[in-house]
Amino acid sequence: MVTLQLDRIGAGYGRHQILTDISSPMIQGGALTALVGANAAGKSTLFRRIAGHLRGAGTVSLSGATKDDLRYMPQDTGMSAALTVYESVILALKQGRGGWRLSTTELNAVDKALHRFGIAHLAEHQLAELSGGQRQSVSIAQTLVTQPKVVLMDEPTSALDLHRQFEVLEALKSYAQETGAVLILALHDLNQVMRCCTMTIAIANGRTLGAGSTLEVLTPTLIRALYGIDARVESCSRGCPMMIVDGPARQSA
Ligand SMILES: Nc1ncnc2c1ncn2[C@@H]1O[C@H](COP(=O)(O)OP(=O)(O)OP(=O)(O)O)[C@@H](O)[C@H]1O
Repeated sequence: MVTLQLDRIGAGYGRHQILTDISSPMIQGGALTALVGANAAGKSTLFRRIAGHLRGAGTVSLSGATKDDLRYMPQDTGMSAALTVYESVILALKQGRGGWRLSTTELNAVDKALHRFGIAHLAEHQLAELSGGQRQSVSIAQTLVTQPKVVLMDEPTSALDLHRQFEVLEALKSYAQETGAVLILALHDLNQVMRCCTMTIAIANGRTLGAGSTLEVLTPTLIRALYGIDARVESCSRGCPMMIVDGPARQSA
């Protein structure tokens, strides 16, 4: 089982300190974890710090995996190469592995990634011909084709329509369950977080505002502190918790 834990993480850019004290309980692999916070709260910065792209205080403890098993999918992956979808996923698989000959196992891994994320029908399409949502699905397939054990994804569903969001989040969930990997997703849609993510880390002002089981963290009080929004948690007709947003926070009388 893969686990990851953050202990008093700090990070910034030059003299501009963005994160000062981010900690989390032990994050268990096999399920999705959400990272939430307002715009510019430092979610991408935290991912860069965990991935080792930024230095800073504190400790990232990994067990059952090494830094080589970690993949970070940034928000804007920029796909300008003159490649087909199939070629781009092969390229992602082969990067850093040397040699271009593909084993049967590798071919199967490419096929599986294309099917898992619903883009097999786009295999022969050029990247430049894809819609924003299709590109995002390709980025996810590229990120997971090497079967990483630790995955950090920056807003992986931001370009997807409502139905595709469900499909992709379910596919990410099943990837986590099958591989025991730790998957941390920066998400803005709190209903998707409640539906799919077992744990949540909420950050504001460089610190952890809440971290633990999603339903315990995403309380109306925390939503108000994070976003300045009045909201309440109810259930959808299928029994899933969901957030009803009442509007910008009102001063209490
Ligand atoms: N390369 C950089 N150099 C200097 N400052 C940066 C850099 N990248 C981000 N920042 C600053 O760090 C702060 C946090 O940015 P970050 O991208 O981590 O936020 P975020 O929570 O991911 O935001 P969003 O939800 O808008 O994507 C912002 O004030 C931003 O201007």
